[in-house]
Amino acid sequence: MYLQIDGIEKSFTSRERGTFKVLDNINLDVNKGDFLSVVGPSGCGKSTLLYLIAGLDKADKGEILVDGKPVKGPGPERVVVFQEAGLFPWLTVLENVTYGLKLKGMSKADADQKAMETLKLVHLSKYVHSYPHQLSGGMKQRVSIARALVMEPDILLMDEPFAALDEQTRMVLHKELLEIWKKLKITIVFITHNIREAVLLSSKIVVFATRPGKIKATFSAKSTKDGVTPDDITLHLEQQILAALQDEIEKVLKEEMGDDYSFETNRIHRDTSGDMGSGI
Ligand SMILES: Nc1ncnc2c1ncn2[C@@H]1O[C@H](COP(=O)(O)OP(=O)(O)OP(=O)(O)O)[C@@H](O)[C@H]1O
Repeated sequence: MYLQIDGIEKSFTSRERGTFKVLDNINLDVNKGDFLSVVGPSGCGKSTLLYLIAGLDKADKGEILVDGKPVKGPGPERVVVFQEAGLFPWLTVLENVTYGLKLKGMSKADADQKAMETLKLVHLSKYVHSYPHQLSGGMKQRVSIARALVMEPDILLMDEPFAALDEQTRMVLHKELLEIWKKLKITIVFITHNIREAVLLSSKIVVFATRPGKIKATFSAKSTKDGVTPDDITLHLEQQILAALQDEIEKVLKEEMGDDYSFETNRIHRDTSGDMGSGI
C-alpha cells in the first residue's frame, strides 16, 4: 500500500465548542496511482484529513505512512493545491511556478526550463510573463496546479480546487486534470462536495460520515475512467453515493436548524444538467 492511514483520530478545542472530535478511527489504503476522492457534508473533517496527510497538522492518535515511512511533517513528495490559488501577486506566472524550485537551490535556468515544461502541461505557455491579476480564475488555478506539479510530488493533495470556478471552466479542468493524472501516473487525493465531480475523476471514492468524521462507505469508480462508462453506470454510482450521504446531510441540517428540521428525501435529487451535490 502506498498511502496508508491507520487509526487516525483528531480533536480540536475552541472556546465555543470546547473539545470536539473531528476524525474518529480513520483507516484508509491508497495504492500508488490511485485517484481518491473524499466526499462528505460540510465540517465532517475532509480538509483536516488532507492537512494531516500533508503533514501540516498532527493527529492525536494513529499514523499516516507514505511508502512505508511515517509522515512527520510537510515533505516535497506531498504537495497541496488549495481552493484559492494563493499566487504571489507581484510575481509573474513563471516566477510563481519557479519559486519553490529556486528555494530548493535550483539555478534560474534549470528552474525556468522545468517550469516551462510544466506550464505547457497546463496549457499556459502563452501566459508565462502575465501577472495573476491578468488571469481568469481557471487560469490562476492552472498556475497553482503547475506550481505543485513542478515540485514532482508523488502525491497531489487537492482541497476543493475547482469549487470556486464556473461550471464550464471546471469541466475543462476536469478533463485536463485527468490527462495529467494519466500522463504523470501520480497519486491524487481530492476533496470535494460534488458527487458528480468525484465520480467523473476518481478511481476510488470515500464517503465520510460526520460528527465525528469517519468513513461510511467506499466505492470503486475505475470503470468510469476513459469516458467508456455508459451513463447509467455513472448515474447509478452517483445515486449510491448520494444515498450514503443522505443521513449525514440530515444530521448536519438538524444540528444547524434544530431537531424539528425535516429533511425531505426528494430535496436533493439527481439532476443530469446540474452540479450534483455541489450545494451540500
Ligand atoms: N484549527 C481548528 N480549530 C478548531 N476547529 C477546527 C480547526 N480546523 C477545523 N476545525 C473544525 O473542525 C471541523 C472539521 O473541519 P474541516 O475543515 O476538516 O471540515 P470539511 O469537511 O473540510 O468542511 P468543508 O467541506 O466545509 O470545508 C469543522 O467543524 C471545523 O470548524
